[in-house]
Amino acid sequence: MADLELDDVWMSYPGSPSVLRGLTLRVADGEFYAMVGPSGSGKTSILKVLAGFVEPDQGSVVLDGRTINGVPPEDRDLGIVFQSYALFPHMTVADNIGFGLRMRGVRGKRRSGRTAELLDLVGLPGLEHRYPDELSGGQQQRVALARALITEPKALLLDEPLSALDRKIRQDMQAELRRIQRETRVTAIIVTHDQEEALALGDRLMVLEGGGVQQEGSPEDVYRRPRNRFVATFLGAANLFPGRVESSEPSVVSLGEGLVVRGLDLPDHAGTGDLVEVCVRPEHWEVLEAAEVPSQPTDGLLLDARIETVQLAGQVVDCRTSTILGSVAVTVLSPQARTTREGTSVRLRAAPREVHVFDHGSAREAVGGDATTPTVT
Ligand SMILES: Nc1ncnc2c1ncn2[C@@H]1O[C@H](COP(=O)(O)OP(=O)(O)OP(=O)(O)O)[C@@H](O)[C@H]1O
Repeated sequence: MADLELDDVWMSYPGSPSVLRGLTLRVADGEFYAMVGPSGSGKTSILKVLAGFVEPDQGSVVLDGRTINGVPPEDRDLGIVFQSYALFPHMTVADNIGFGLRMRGVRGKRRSGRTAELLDLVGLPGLEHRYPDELSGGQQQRVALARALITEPKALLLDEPLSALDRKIRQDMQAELRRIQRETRVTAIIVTHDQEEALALGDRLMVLEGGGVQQEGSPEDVYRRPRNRFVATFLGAANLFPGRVESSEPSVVSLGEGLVVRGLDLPDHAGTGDLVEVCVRPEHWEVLEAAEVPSQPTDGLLLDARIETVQLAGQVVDCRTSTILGSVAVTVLSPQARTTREGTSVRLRAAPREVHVFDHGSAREAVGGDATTPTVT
């Protein structure tokens, strides 16, 4: 087990512009680190640089304090699991799992004993004599995981390991991955385009776009305090309103139509007169009866709304409302949905900590859709 670093890494494929542009990444020993981003954002390229399949044009790859640029993949001591399980079809489960030890000349009881331990770890005892085509997708991925772990690699690189699985199996496997990583305490980096997976698995996560880091932090922090429009809309849904800074100390942001919001954290360097975007996640609205008037003046955002549509989505109810600022998405937990009937008037309130202010156009090019249409991903 070890920590893994990329330091100011630039990388381009032959004849193409740089895919990674000055990327710095530090994954601590025993950490589960998730990288999430849209297709083409450079996630797999980062894994390729770490694994040694591609050399950076500039910058260092550091494993356990040692620079490993130029070290061939087989000498890096990293376990790799891909989306396609890449098991050897003509070998049994036990032989697939034990392959890495066989290559190292480990034989007999030592190899079979360790194989049995790994079968146990990934929850497949009794299936050692099966062949890959006699296993489900989830079971095959467990074998791939055991095969990657048997040599006790310094770190595990997981490239979309669950994306070929059905939703339910995938959720079970996420829990299994997390358990196995906790038990083995192996440093792990997972690449996924699935936001929920990254939020569920990572101790820390990085949101990547265009080969650059949009935000890094704990899942809780990145979700609750998105730094820009791209992160807000990529990791969940967001209502976005154009605004203008009326005053920075104390902060007052105008949303037009005479609506002002006080007490918000402004982006660094935002000054009076600057255009900004104001963001509230649909589930962060509090829905009050129309007649409920909070004691004035109130911090945060207060908005009169009429509920236009109500849609049950399992544990939550998604509402579309019309307000002076246009259409606004609101999500409430199903048992609390009594006030949310179509045609009723309500008052929406978002506390200051749930209202985020972005520089106008922050990472705008990365996201489609109009400002008040939640991007549900
Ligand atoms: N072998 C290659 N040669 C040239 N360009 C490549 C090669 N592999 C990837 N690219 C380009 O590099 C960029 C980043 O690709 P990468 O596969 O790292 O993205 P990704 O985020 O993993 O995407 P996905 O989620 O679709 O796998 C893309 O523009 C892609 O077209």
